[in-house]
Amino acid sequence: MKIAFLNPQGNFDSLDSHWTDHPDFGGQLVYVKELAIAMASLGIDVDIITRRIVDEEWPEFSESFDSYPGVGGVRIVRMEFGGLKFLPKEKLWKHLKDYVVEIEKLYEKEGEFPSFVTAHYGDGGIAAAILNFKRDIPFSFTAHSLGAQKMDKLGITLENFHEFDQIYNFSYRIPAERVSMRYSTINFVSTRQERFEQYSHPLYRGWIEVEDDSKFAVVPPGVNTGIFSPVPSELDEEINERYNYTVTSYSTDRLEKPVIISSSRIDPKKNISGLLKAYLSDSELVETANLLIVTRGISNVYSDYNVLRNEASEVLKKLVSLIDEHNARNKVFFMNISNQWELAALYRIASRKGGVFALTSLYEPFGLAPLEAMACGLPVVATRNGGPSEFLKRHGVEYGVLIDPENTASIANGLKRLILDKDFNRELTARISEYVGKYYSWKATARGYLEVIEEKMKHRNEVPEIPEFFLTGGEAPSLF
Ligand SMILES: O=c1ccn([C@@H]2O[C@H](COP(=O)(O)OP(=O)(O)O[C@H]3O[C@H](CO)[C@@H](O)[C@H](O)[C@H]3O)[C@@H](O)[C@H]2O)c(=O)[nH]1
Ligand SMILES: O=P(O)(O)OC[C@H]1O[C@](O)(CO)[C@@H](O)[C@@H]1O
Repeated sequence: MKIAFLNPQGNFDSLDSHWTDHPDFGGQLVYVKELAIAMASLGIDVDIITRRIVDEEWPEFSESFDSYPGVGGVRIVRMEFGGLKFLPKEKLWKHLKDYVVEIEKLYEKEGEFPSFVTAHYGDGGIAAAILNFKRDIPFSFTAHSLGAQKMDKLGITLENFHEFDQIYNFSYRIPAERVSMRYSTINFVSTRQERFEQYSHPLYRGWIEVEDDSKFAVVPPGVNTGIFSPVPSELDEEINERYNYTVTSYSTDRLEKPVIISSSRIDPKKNISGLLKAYLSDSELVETANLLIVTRGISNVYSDYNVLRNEASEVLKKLVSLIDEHNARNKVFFMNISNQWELAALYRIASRKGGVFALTSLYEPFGLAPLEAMACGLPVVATRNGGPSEFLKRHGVEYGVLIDPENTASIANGLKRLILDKDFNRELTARISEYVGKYYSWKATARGYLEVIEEKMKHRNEVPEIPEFFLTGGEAPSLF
């Protein structure tokens, strides 16, 4: 059986290039890659269909076809639409009709269409709905992140909507999500909380009924425990030396202190400034622990934070000015980590120092990073808004510390609980890796998808009504 994954944004290549150094290259790509590989290991023929880019700034994505070395059954297919230069996900909406035309051409030429499509994010979803409308191929929808929560967290109101819409194109994104969730045969969610809190947002009312069990399947993502493991790798020594060099080049007396790691994408909604404020607000924390912010793609933030693309450099500028306000350049360190193997080594080093992983997102749909840190034996302090509230507490057992990301004291106290209470830190460290391995594997995710897909393929959903502007590439009417 052939299944196509529609993921027009970001891109995919054997080196996982740009992961987290751009907002469109993050957890969703990890999820799509790992799920596709796991499905292929179960005998499915998988196409990951994305976009061909011929752009000197983005050299990795110019071939129409690509693959992962040593992985059978997964083909990366890059379609030409919206020109050949890189476009951020916010600029793809008008071109998705052409993405679908190119997909049809490919499969017509090859003589076989996929039996099923999994659609990712609102752009993959509307493209799958158009393909379903034209070719009657059933599809599932995995939101990864819904625009309504982003609008809430950005504080968008009727008054300022137009200003934000110029940047984020919610007038395309919300209708795309509405069509995706209504006409998909199933909406895959990572947690029950995603179904009942994210999909029940008033902006989706009338488009999806969250009480309708036939429209939802809770299938948790996995963790690649081949990468994220408590067992040291040959990289640990190099990363430890890089960590020591980083710390000692800022300050002499802090090498052996526990370290708080933040490794999310440098994105406003990750609220890294909330973590920084909480750390700097508490003299006990500042005295007993280091704060390390992982930045992919730049070596020294204090001198070249402008090199990061778009909103990431804005976030870094704000972090640097906050650090300078507190004269804390000898306490807050930045480190360039370029792939998940290095990230796993850093997590193990932090764990050996009695450190913690911190995620203070205002809203985290799921949160692969905290689970990966736990898989390496690094205990987690994470936002209670979203996925972590389900996987840091299970059947009344604590697997980490939940905090209110909008409350500085809550973050500081959560960090201190794990940094200062060494017994609690050690007790968690001893069991979190096994917990992740037991409940979160990509093969289990793939089995969860396939079980539902086999069932749903027997049925046909109603023919989707596609908003005209998606079929013509015209202007979307304003949402408000
Ligand atoms: O230097 C780095 C830092 C991070 N990562 C990876 O980036 C991913 C980050 O994923 P996640 O922590 O889930 O955050 P997002 O990038 O925001 O992912 C979006 O999509 C994910 C999958 O649906 C959801 O879990 C998130 O909640 C949603 O915000 C992880 O796999 C990390 O291993 C790297 O590869 N290199
Ligand atoms: O911040 P947004 O627009 O909700 O999107 C979340 C982004 O993070 C990602 O994980 C990047 O891969 C995707 O889900 C998406 O591009």
